[in-house]
Amino acid sequence: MEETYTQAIDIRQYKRSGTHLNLLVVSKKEGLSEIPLGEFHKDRIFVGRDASKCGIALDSKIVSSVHAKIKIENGAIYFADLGSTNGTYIMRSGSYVRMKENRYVGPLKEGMMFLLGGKGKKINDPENEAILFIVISADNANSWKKYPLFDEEYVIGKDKDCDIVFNHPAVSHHHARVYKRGHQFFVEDLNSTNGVFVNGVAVRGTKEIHEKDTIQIGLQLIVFSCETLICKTETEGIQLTMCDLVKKVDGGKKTILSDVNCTIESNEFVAIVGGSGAGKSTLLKTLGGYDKFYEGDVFYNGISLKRHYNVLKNIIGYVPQEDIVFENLTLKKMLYYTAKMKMPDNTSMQEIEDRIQEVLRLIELTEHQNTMIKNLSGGQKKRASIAVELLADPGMFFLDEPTSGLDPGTEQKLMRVLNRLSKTQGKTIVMVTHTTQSLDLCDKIIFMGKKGRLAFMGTPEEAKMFFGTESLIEIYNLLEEDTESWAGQFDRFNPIPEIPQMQEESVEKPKRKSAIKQLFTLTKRYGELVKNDLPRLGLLMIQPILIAILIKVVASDDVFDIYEPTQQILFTFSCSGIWIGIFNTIQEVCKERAIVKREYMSNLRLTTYILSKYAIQLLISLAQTFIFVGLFTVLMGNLPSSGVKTSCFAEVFVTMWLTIYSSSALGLLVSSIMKNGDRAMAVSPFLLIIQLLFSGILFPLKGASEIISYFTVSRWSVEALGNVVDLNGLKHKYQQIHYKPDDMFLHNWPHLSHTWLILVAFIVVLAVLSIICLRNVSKDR
Ligand SMILES: Nc1ncnc2c1ncn2[C@@H]1O[C@H](COP(=O)(O)OP(=O)(O)OP(=O)(O)O)[C@@H](O)[C@H]1O
Repeated sequence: MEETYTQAIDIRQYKRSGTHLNLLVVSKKEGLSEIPLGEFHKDRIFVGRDASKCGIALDSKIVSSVHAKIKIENGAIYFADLGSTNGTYIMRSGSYVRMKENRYVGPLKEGMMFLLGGKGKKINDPENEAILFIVISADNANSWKKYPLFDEEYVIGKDKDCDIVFNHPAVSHHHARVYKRGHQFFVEDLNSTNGVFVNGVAVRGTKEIHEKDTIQIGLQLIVFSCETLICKTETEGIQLTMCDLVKKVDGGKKTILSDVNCTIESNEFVAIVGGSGAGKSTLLKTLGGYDKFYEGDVFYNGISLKRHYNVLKNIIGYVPQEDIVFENLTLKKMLYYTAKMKMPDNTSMQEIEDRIQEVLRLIELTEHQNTMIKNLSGGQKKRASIAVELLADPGMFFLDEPTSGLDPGTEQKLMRVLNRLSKTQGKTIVMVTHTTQSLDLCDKIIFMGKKGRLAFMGTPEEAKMFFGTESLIEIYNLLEEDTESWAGQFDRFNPIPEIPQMQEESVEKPKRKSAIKQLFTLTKRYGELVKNDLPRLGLLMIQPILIAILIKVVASDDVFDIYEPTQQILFTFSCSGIWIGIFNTIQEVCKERAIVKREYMSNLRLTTYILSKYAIQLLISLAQTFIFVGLFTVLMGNLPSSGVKTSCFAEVFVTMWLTIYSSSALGLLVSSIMKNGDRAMAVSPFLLIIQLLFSGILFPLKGASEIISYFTVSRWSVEALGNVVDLNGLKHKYQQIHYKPDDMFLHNWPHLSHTWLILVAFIVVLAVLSIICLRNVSKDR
């Protein structure tokens, strides 16, 4: 910081770079004025009270005579406090944080804010007021609007009839109102979905606002100053601040994130790199709210992720390592169902179609929209997963190794797409990657070292300078050798300790989308997935056909006349139904667990998800029962003419349907617990053996075995079937022996309805247990 006031002027480089930034100076005394930095034709501009020394002179006693300096270097602009008496504050995550003396901050970007003189000091005294600088783009100055609040009030929202319109999914139709009463100013949350924040603190109802407060609505930051609301009308990205992030595992013995502190500016495209096991994915999961068990906090434009996850999740896009698309849907259908899930309930079909087409265009997959996802290439599937997350237009976008498994050309193409999204779509993008080839497309790189230590953050060029090497690959080796000393050096170099002020607790419950509509969408989606997987659907329907034929082959002619063969057939019926049901569902949840997790972290209700499975399985099990019982009846010639109350066919049908459906419910429970299909399949023989052992046919049920049998489907299924065909009323094979009627098979309506009710209760209880167990999906690694 030794430069003199007469430093040589070299604006050519700055002009060449195309960086055109203006300063919007906000002063209560002077009003709002714009300073075009490009017209100074200097590469050092001093800021202060003394007009003879400073290019930008400010009329406030709280500002030092030479307070701060602007430096233009290599086309980038930096800002530093020059040891001023009252300090310079930078807006960090909704709060003003004091800058260190003589430390440059930059490169400056549109939307950055600096307060000269300190917040809270004599705010109402015009002679001593702090002056606010907002960095705005000279190329796009009209995108900043000023709304004077003299006698006006402004309704802010997405609807066209609002006074200030922010067209973003995170903004409600009528989101907030700002108004003046007497000499005071207030902001009111109009029952918005995602809330209103003043200086990073959630507003409940109405809150008074003061000079230079910030109001956050969706992704938009509004500054209140000079009785005016100042905001950018276009959507801005999110600034992300990490504060003292620590993650320990194995009962606190192992640290996998160590004191991570840094800030990612809005609209930056940032790569997290480092050796294997350095904690890259752990950091990404923490930043995206995917992992909630950590110390420290993450702030999105000043809003705490820990406290306000339910609000912030609507502006987070997260693409995990696994693809989060269904193989058996076309790309367009996949996007359609996701849009139905994520976009507001009152979004029209045309709006959904427009958004889908826009997203397809952004990720360059328009021509593949009608292709089944299973037929897309690896790179296209990755982009399809990105498209799914882009639908809700998230301001913050996380990707875990999106380039893994891609060839260098496809990888570079994807990196270009991401770079463009961050610059043209107002998104802040953070990704974990192992690639080193396309890192130059990133604005910044975060290098993680051993034990989750942040060793460096900066541009690719700065990284090479910091580590003293031309090769980014070499940095991996340097970190492997000595993470600690690099991390220590970086901590000293890191310009500002970015710790937002503590904010009050708040546990707001965001309004969720209609459960009925979600159930309808999920059921339609699941139905389409089943319909599109014809080989599997065929297998599900062929099973009852084959089993019915095989049972007919082994059935003797005296079935339904003689006790023993009838009992064997009924037992076989029950076991077949149980197997058919379990097979229907045992992989249905675990095979899509990565998608369930992602959707659950967003806005999926597990109840509607499980009920959608139940709805489609109801139809499948009805069809299977019809095939099974119908075909068996035809092959046998007939069933006994009467059941307990109606026809034997009808009652066998209901019993078999309840058997298959409750077994499907059992399969769904196992599928909700297991993390992958192989493990679930490995459990299925065990489930079946329990059913065989405790059905009451192979072994008599006494004591403990009887109690266990109460919890099996087979016992109630066999009991109901024996009841329907009046097993006790049939002749025995060996008539000389006296047989006592079995209480299990009493042939009467109360008994039959009782067993049916128990099977129905099974279905309900298994649904509840599935929902409870599936909650663990949020803890999946
Ligand atoms: N829940 C956990 N329990 C125990 N160890 C864990 C847990 N989660 C992560 N780890 C360990 O923490 C370290 C960091 O894991 P992480 O997946 O973040 O690494 P990474 O940098 O993404 O690695 P890679 O590049 O190989 O994917 C690893 O050693 C991993 O084994």
